[in-house]
Amino acid sequence: MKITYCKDYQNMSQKAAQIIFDEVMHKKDLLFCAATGNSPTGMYAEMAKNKAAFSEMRVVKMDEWGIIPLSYPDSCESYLEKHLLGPLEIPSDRYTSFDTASEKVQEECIRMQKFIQESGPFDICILGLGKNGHIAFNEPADSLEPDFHKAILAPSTIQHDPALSQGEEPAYGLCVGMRDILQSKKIIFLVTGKGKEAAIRQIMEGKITTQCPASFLWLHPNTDCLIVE
Ligand SMILES: O=C1O[C@H](COP(=O)(O)O)[C@@H](O)[C@H](O)[C@H]1O
Repeated sequence: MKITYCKDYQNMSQKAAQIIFDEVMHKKDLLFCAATGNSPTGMYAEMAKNKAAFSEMRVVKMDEWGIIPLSYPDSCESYLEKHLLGPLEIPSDRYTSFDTASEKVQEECIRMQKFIQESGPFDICILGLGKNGHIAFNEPADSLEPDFHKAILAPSTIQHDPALSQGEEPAYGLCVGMRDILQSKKIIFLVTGKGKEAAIRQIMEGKITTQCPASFLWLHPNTDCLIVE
């Protein structure tokens, strides 16, 4: 993992977007696995300044909250529409998504895994860091899931979106698994935001542990980790 310290969020966003511009020059129809949250928002805005570069890029939604409708403004779907798909004018035939309604969970996980097997690996995977060291919704645990799966969310993840704690079911999410993250040709790991100091310290120890899923990025040969100082 190559670590680059950035002087501020804007600087991180610009550097990350530049990496993506360089990649899309070589492969216009690259398969892009898109994270949501605050970390990539500035990078998507930078990408939108040169949207012509993305006229063939294909996008896959990385994760989604399980107990809020896709139409809800805080869903990952709405976020991607607002910050990535809309501004870059990515049409629906170049966007692969999934529904998290409870009766569909099993079939959606199977469908997404089949899609990744047939169309993958991802050319670029964007990741943010959870306060507890998670990536996507791969939460700290004794073992990690390789495939696209339903994940029971940790309390710190649920608190990320207060609407989630109002649900009656245990909050869950659907997300891409660790194998497909680690098989991505390139990973851009954006580390910014309050409350992540302990997770950053754990990553920087350089040890691999399922209790800090982000630590597995040390095993990946082409990860750019951009950290706001
Ligand atoms: O819970 C989550 O948090 C991380 C980080 O979010 P951010 O708002 O600080 O960028 C996010 O990358 C992840 O997808 C989500 O599960």
